[in-house]
Amino acid sequence: MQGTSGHRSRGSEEYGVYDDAKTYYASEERHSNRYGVRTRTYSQNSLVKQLERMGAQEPFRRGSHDESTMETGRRFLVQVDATLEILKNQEDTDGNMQITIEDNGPKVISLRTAASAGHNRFEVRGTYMLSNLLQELTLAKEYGRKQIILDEGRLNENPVDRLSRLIRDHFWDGLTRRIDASSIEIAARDPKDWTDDPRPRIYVPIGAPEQYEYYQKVAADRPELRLDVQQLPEKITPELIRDMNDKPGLLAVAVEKVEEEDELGNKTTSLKGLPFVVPGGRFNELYGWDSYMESLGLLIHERVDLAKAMVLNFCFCIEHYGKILNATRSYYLGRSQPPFLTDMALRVYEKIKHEPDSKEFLRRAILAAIKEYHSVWTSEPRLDPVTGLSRYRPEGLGVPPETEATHFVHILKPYIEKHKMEFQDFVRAYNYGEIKEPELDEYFLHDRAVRESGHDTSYRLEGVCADLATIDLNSLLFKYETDIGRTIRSLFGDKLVIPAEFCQGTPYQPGEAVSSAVWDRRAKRRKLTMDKLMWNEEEGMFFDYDTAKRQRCTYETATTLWALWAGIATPKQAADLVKKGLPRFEMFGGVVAGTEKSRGEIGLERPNRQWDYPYGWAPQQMLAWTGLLRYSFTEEAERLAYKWLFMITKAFVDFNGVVVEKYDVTRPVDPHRVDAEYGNQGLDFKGVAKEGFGWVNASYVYGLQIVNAHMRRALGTLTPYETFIKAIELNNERALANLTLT
Ligand SMILES: OC[C@H]1O[C@H](O[C@H]2O[C@H](CO)[C@@H](O)[C@H](O)[C@H]2O)[C@H](O)[C@@H](O)[C@@H]1O
Ligand SMILES: [Ca+2]
Repeated sequence: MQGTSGHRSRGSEEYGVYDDAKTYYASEERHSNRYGVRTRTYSQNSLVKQLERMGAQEPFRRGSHDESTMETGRRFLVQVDATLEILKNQEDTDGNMQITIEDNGPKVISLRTAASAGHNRFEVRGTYMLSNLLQELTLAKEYGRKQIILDEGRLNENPVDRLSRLIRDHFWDGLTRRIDASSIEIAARDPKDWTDDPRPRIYVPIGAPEQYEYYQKVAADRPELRLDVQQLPEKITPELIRDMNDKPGLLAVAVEKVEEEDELGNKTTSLKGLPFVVPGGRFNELYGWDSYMESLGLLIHERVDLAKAMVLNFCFCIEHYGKILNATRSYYLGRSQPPFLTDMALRVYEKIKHEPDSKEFLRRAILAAIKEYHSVWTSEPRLDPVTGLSRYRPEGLGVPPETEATHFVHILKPYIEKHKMEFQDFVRAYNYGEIKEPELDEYFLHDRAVRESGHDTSYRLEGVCADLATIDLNSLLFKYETDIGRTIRSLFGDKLVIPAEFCQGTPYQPGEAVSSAVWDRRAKRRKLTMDKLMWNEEEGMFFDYDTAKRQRCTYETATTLWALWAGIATPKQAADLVKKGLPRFEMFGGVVAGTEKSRGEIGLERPNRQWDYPYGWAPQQMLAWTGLLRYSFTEEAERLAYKWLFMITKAFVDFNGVVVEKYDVTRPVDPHRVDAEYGNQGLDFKGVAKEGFGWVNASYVYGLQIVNAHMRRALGTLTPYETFIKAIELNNERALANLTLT
């Protein structure tokens, strides 16, 4: 496998082996006969026939030396359609349009070399190279190429380099959306739409009249889109959200004004949507905590523009919808997701602080976070007035419509039988209060809270979430408190004036100045309360606190490590967490969401939940690594990052470039297979994956910054952690034995 340096000079031209697909395949020049070698075009039949005889009679000169190979790296002359056909027929034996370790083909194909003008052949072998060939040819075909000159380096590329490159050059762009005339049809598409007439629809808040006008114009100019533009009323109530379920739609986010010029040179002002990155799969809208995680990867890839735009989109959501939404669809209007705005804004600020408007950017984000802190997270019903801690507890009515159709069948079945109704009729009657079922009301109060927590679903939270002061939420709020206090002190001269538009739902009067002291006190108070109610000295872990039962819970959750990320743990607590807590969550592929013991038995009547054992999620890994580093547990952070990256790289190599939403971290061979709730997102591609999955992409890029250079190399050769560490230990022992002290 080769490294990343991929540029080679050809006279005045420069072609990169690892150029992005557009640069690589859109160039006529690159794929024409530019080396003065006669390029033969083979008919599909002749090529197929020859390849059918492959390995048998055909007298090709296997591995024979081509003149320029040594200097430039091997290149193949490939007929795109014919070779794709062979790959599909011969190598994709289970017919899923991917070449994986589960296919039983011969795992070898003979390609003609470019330097010999197609006279000589060379065998491409093994799942990884063949699946990369399938991916490259699928892309080449999309760019309309019939014949290509393909660098071998694109087939045997170091997988760590390849995946990082795909994320940087392809996946981020594949997941980026803008809600404006340029691509509203892509942004508005909703794979979750359950109605009989899924059509693009956008809801615009009352405070954004220019956008309302703009989208109406887009709809009128392009009637083929069938874009339905609706204005939201000022007050958003649970009833309104429920009623909108008949017409689900996208929620408008931030735009900027741009000047446009027509062919005659006339200038007009128009609107351009601020971009955002979506998670992928069925999730084609701006999500709350996914965006934060994605921004960690984006910032490493210097896509500050995107991370900054997402912060501004969040400010827009707080200003117009009252909160950072679970996601920007009408059916998510009532609830939020785990809050990360202060950390996200500060990280972006670090990157742009040399720019003239950076301080204003940060001021707006911190003001929005302050408003969100007071009006969403520390007011009732989310605030527990007795402890002063907070809970996920959004408002809402009825059955969440966005889940898979069958998701609530087992819950609703007894009620459907009791009322002798059809499923859909019962759901409607219940949603509209024509049928009263208080027990169901209670169930869905908690279910909405579970979804707000981002951990939908888990036995840790089912039937109880709205009562739990969770370790996750309260750690995040502690982080808000400390971030806000520190920022006011260090960047705003310890005095931040709250303008009128940020006062609603807060204790402040317009124009009132806020200083850091009050935020320091809030953080201190939260820490003391969490120590008292949530910390278990014996277990060495924080646990959720049940505000209804007034007792500490016992479910062991990986979110206990968020205390490290937020900096709420004392050094002693951190040491206990690492010693006693961490081993319970450390699996083959990294940190598991919860322990097996806490999850309990599962079976037909009690099915697996995706946020329980044995599943691992990117945000849990990223927060754990960052938290461990914060307390100088470097070795632990590196080890966990290695395990996660190894698992992802191995699945990527063995399963045709797959990158999915979550992994079974106990499953070494096929961790991307997840048989819980709605399966896994990111699996469903033909030939080549174009997006990966937002937060896993980010975790990959972020994780590679955590591991050391030696580890990165070992990952590139798919070395399991145990083998790697044994080799290191052996080396250390030898080095010690050879050490001569003078
Ligand atoms: O449609 C079912 C649920 O889907 C979302 O939850 C999952 O995907 C999100 C996007 O990646 C992620 O933020 C969340 O943690 C996942 O559990 C959605 O957020 C839920 O509200 C929704 O009911
Ligand atoms: Ca296959």
